[in-house]
Amino acid sequence: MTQVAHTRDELVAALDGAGGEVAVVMTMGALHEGHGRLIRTARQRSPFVVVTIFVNPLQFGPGEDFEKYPRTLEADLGACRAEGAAVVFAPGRDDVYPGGAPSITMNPGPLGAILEGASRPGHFSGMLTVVEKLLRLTRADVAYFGEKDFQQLALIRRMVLDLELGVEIVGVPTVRESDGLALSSRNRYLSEQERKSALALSRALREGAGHSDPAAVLATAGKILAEEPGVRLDYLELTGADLGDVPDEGPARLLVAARVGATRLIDNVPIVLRKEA
Ligand SMILES: Nc1ncnc2c1ncn2[C@@H]1O[C@H](COP(=O)(O)OP(=O)(O)OP(=O)(O)O)[C@@H](O)[C@H]1O
Ligand SMILES: CC(C)(CO)[C@@H](O)C(=O)[O-]
Ligand code: BAL
Repeated sequence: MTQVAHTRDELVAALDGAGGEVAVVMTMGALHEGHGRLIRTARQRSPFVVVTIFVNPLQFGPGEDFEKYPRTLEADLGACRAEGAAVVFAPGRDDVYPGGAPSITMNPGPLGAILEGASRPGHFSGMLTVVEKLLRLTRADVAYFGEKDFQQLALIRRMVLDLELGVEIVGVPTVRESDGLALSSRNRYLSEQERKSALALSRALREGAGHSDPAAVLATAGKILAEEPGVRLDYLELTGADLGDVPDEGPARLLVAARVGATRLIDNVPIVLRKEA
């Protein structure tokens, strides 16, 4: 049976039921199959899975979609029950930030300043602040995050390493629609026409990743994005697999962020670079 905790006290009581390892899947709700995959991956290893549902105000900038972010708690609880979560922690703002808006927050460092960090100032500081808090409140032994938010996953790994948080972080590959669109709660903002335009992101990454020379990767992906009038590109970048410098050969990452109408979407794929023979 899934227990639902809205307060810290209710969470403490629910965690009493954990006999062994506690696995955590953190979300902002509006659950979809990407979240489902995270919960199922966690369940394969740990019988006690805690799902957190909290739209964290600290990671939204002014003018972003905090107010309109989809809140679908009843449906989300149904999904968590169906997936066999032991606990759903869906706290209010005061339960996460009892002292009000925190004046001491995480500094994401240089890795937090590029890509998403450059486009969304303050986002990663707010994200890491809540992730650290939720790891602690849920007494997580292991936590699962999606590769769809690849830079977020890298920063969480780095925070756990640097602050010696003693939690295992597991990355889960991106779940896509059959036509390639990466599942995202924000996809529900898209009109039918915008959804068609949004397909250019995954197509650009897929076709770009078909090349092994960096210039060809970027030219191919860039052309597809430029030819789709419904897409306003924020960035298209090739990096090392750890988001550092592009290697001469070996594993790398191709990442994109773009606006489709008023909706900002991100996506990324792994890629292998090879030197020309
Ligand atoms: N398509 C996906 N495949 C795998 N994991 C995903 C996918 N979408 C989201 N996740 C993961 O689910 C967790 C919670 O993410 P979140 O609730 O923000 O969902 P989201 O769909 O990314 O929402 P948004 O549209 O706001 O970006 C994160 O670890 C995120 O990386
Ligand atoms: C990790 C997270 C739940 C923190 O609010 C959020 O950034 C998300 O849903 O990816
Ligand atoms: N899925 C990442 C959380 C955010 O966009 O705020």
